[in-house]
Amino acid sequence: MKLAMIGFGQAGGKVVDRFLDYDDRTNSGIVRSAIAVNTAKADLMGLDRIPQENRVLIGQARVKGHGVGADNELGAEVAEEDIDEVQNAVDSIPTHEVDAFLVVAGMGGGTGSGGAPVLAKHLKRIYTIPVYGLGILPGTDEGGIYTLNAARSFQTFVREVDNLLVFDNDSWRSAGESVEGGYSQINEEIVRRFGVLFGAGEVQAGQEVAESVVDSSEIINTLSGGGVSTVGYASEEVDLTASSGGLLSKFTGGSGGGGDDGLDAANTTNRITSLVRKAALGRLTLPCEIDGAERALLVLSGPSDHLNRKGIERGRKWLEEETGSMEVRGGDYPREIPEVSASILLSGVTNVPRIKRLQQVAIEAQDNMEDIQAESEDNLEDLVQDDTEDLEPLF
Ligand SMILES: Nc1nc2c(ncn2[C@@H]2O[C@H](COP(=O)(O)OP(=O)(O)OP(=O)(O)O)[C@@H](O)[C@H]2O)c(=O)[nH]1
Repeated sequence: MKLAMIGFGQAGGKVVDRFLDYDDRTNSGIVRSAIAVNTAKADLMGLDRIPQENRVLIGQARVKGHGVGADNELGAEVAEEDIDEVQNAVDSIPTHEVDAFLVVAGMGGGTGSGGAPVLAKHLKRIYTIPVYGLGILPGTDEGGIYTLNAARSFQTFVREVDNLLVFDNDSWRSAGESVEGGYSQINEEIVRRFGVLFGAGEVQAGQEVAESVVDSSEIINTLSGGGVSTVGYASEEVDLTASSGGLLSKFTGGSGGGGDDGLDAANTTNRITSLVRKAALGRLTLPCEIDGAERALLVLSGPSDHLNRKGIERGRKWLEEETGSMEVRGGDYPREIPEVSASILLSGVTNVPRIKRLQQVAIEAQDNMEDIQAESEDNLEDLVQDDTEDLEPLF
């Protein structure tokens, strides 16, 4: 499907930048337009791919291009005040060629966390196409203010978008990595997972048309009804040069070094079902219990002779049993790449312990901050006032 992507704040801008790069590399054609909005001039300058004229600096009167310093109430205020400047950039998007908006933001900071829900609300009021959010949760080690920001932004963002796709930095940061190095890998993971999903149905010239193609309307229907979504993904390398069915499997081939294991249809089906299980039960973009998900979409992608209808049907059935949902859609997305992958969009998930923990920590942080503020007012009063109250202020 074709998206108009708007990155709000630093993380949002960087992720949209990476989506443009992914689009070029994979010829997926999912980013019809890309815009970055920020209160920090330096962050906008640091982007690589988003065209200069689509980089919008807001809040200059208030913060002079220096960011809002993790104050998401200020982020929201500034977004509201300068929404016309953002709209000017949005005006350049040929919305008749776009299936949906995707507003991307890190939810722990100030600009994106506060501004993205404001923009989503504004877009929904003006346009009839769906407005989705891609919200990035901060790592648990980032501290109280980031957690509090994210918890408050989450509540607001979910309410203002047609569906909130969530990516949890916490489950993806590997130990020992530098923050920057870590983010570039994490961002790669984000664009790969959501890229395969949104790329389905977006057949480019010269590409094969799928036997049971995933259409953008199926993505939209899976996301309709609102709520929170998560994405699972699993892939396996295959050998493009091998004859049909000659799959070099990393996981089940056993030989490791390759060799044509002469797969037949049954093996292809089994491989697909095992990929579907791995995708659903492995690491999700937002960890949660998949039981109770309201809707799901299964996209199988890879060379067409490694995909089959039976595999998709089995995968779909299995997902129905696991989620208890009656709305599990599925289809394929043929791509001539040496990889078969299963991508699963689980929409309307509600059993998410990670969010409950985030809210608990946020409430604790909020209480602590109030205590500290009250205490510090008393302490300052003690410090300034001389003990015998002999001194008088000037005025
Ligand atoms: N996945 C990912 N997360 C990021 C990246 N940069 C920052 N984050 C996360 O996003 C949160 C918000 O950070 P920023 O996007 O830098 O904040 P901002 O919206 O620009 O707001 P201010 O800097 O407060 O004005 C952080 O707490 C991190 O969890 C990134 O490149 N990738």
